[in-house]
Amino acid sequence: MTPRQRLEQVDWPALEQHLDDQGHAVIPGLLDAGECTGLAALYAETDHFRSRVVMARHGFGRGEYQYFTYPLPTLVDTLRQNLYPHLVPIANRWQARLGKQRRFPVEHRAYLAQCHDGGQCRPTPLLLRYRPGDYNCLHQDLYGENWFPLQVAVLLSAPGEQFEGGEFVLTEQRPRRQSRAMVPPLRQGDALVFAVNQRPVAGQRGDYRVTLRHGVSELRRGERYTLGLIFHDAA
Ligand SMILES: O=C(O)CCC(=O)C(=O)O
Ligand SMILES: [Fe+2]
Repeated sequence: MTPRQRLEQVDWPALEQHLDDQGHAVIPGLLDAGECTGLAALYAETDHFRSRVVMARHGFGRGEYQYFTYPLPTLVDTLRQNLYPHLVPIANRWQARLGKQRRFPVEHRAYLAQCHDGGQCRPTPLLLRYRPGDYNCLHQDLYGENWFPLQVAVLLSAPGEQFEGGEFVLTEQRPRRQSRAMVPPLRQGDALVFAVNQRPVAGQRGDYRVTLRHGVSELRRGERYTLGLIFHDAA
């Protein structure tokens, strides 16, 4: 099966329910081990990238990542284009519940045209690499005024085999309350869908907003790669 066919097999209503309840949801086995290894190997091929960020230099944590340049590698482009239409109805429903005006077009191409018209032209898909002692501070990937409310991260390395530690951590800040941390268990090839910034939660007096952040705990051993898929482009 191709990744595209696997996307058609996903139980989208169940995923949507989990996203509504928790602000994140896992697509198990979106990529096979060979596809993961192939993507991680791109890290060394600097021609694929527009820039490299050493996290410690910016106080973002420790470790590094690179943003892909256009044209994206075929698999990255396929995933970005084919995940998006499944997420649009959820994003638009959240926008309505959050009282926001913006609605997102059904095709990713049309959405990117909007980003580009607004001056957000730089590609945001990225590969991240962690080695022992590396970590990623809690953050949000907004990159401009126009941001799509959901993003996806695919774990490219095998936990327990290729690395230890390096857990994906999400926190959720509810108004006037303390933050809640979530650590979804992930295997190699699993894709995590999660809220970029805020999500609606049903309360006694209607919906309220909670704010999410994500990051990665310290890697204790080995090497860990992630593919990050952000649907808006960057200013
Ligand atoms: O390495 C990770 O799992 C986190 C990646 C990340 O921050 C992202 O995809 O936006
Ligand atoms: Fe991120």
